[in-house]
Amino acid sequence: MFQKQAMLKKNASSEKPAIIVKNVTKEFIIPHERKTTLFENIKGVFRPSIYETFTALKDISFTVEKGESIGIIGDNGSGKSTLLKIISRILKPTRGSVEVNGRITPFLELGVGFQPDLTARENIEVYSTIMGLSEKEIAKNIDNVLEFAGLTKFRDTKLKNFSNGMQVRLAFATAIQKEPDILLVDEVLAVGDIDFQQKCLDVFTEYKKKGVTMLFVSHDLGAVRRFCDKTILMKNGEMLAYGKTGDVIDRYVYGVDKSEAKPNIQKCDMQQSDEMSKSQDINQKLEKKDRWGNQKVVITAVQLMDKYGGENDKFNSGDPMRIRISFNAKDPIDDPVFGIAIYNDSNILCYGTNTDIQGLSLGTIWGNGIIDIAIPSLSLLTGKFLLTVAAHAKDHVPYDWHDKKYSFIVVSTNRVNGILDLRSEWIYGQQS
Ligand SMILES: Nc1ncnc2c1ncn2[C@@H]1O[C@H](COP(=O)(O)OP(=O)(O)OP(=O)(O)O)[C@@H](O)[C@H]1O
Repeated sequence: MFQKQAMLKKNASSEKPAIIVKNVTKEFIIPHERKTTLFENIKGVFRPSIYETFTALKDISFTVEKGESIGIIGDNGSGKSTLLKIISRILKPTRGSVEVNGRITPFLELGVGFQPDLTARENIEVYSTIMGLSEKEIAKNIDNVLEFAGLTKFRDTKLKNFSNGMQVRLAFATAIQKEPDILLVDEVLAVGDIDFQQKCLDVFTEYKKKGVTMLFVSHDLGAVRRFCDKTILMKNGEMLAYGKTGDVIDRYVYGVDKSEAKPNIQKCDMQQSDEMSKSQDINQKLEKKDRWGNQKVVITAVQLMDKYGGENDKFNSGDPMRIRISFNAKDPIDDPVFGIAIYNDSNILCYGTNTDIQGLSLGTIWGNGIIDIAIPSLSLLTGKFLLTVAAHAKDHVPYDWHDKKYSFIVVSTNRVNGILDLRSEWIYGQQS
């Protein structure tokens, strides 16, 4: 078995690459005038139509070796699907070329080739025939395909009565009957429940072992990290990075280029703070919904810093995070307490602490200052989190309380469920 795999790898290295993409550019023509009525159409004959050219892919070049699993990540509209469509020849590039060496199975768009008026069983039969399966093979596979898709009960239901998710499951289960040389997959994991996702990942893992080349568009960075050897990062139609998956995901999450620096959305309302610090009335109270306190200490900025020291609002689970609180005390304040609390988006408190609880006494503060809280490993799972930052007196009288004013996103790579990533490990010992 191992010998066979070693042979496969050896052969793969001496063969031609599976995919060579050379200087591919894709432009779409977008008409600006919509002529819907007959009158508009007749009038339009005498007037030139207005078009705009939109460049969805800009001079993309890369090579995929046989047997490699490549992730393609990037924001919505960055060109990921267009790239897969060009590789699978659904779209033609405006410039550049694509060379594919091997039999390709594209799994890109919802139910392409499926007929809404045919039943699930009939669609499997038609699509499998197009794929080149014999009648005998189709008859043998049909129950397995329906079972894989979780649609056994719906074998005689017309496709038009299926939800989007059901259609994708059926299409995927049908497409994977025949092992391809190259599999292109666009976001299949997004449509299914956890069971279906696991089944897909099992298929991909099996394919990977067998040396199938895979290109895998996904917003599930965890799945990409677990599964892909290398990853392409797309942004506005350009290939920003192509390299080791971990490095490319870090680049996406943390945007290490200065040009990609995110706007500092975490700064608090400076105008409000300035007004308050200028205020003669030290006891002036803020009664805003998300901010209150007597302003003896004013929190002037809150910054979330990633492992590279840059400001960010997205973090990998398990990575370090540093929360920097800038403050101003117009008069000397004895023993202030600074605290933070993290909530998930269902308003569940995940973590709360303050300098007092952790035994840090700040003595007397006066003027401008900064205090950081360093979190060595952010043990949260995927989700959006809200952050409260507060300065208050030891007796809990609030100086400046910023209630869930800040937010950040955590991207997890583990498939465990819940809010927290406890990084657990199973240890199995058989009883004698
Ligand atoms: N047929 C088309 N005509 C005009 N513009 C198009 C066409 N297909 C795609 N685009 C545009 O090209 C850009 C890239 O689209 P594409 O679907 O490749 O992005 P994506 O990275 O896959 O996005 P998502 O993550 O949302 O699926 C988008 O701005 C999209 O609107």
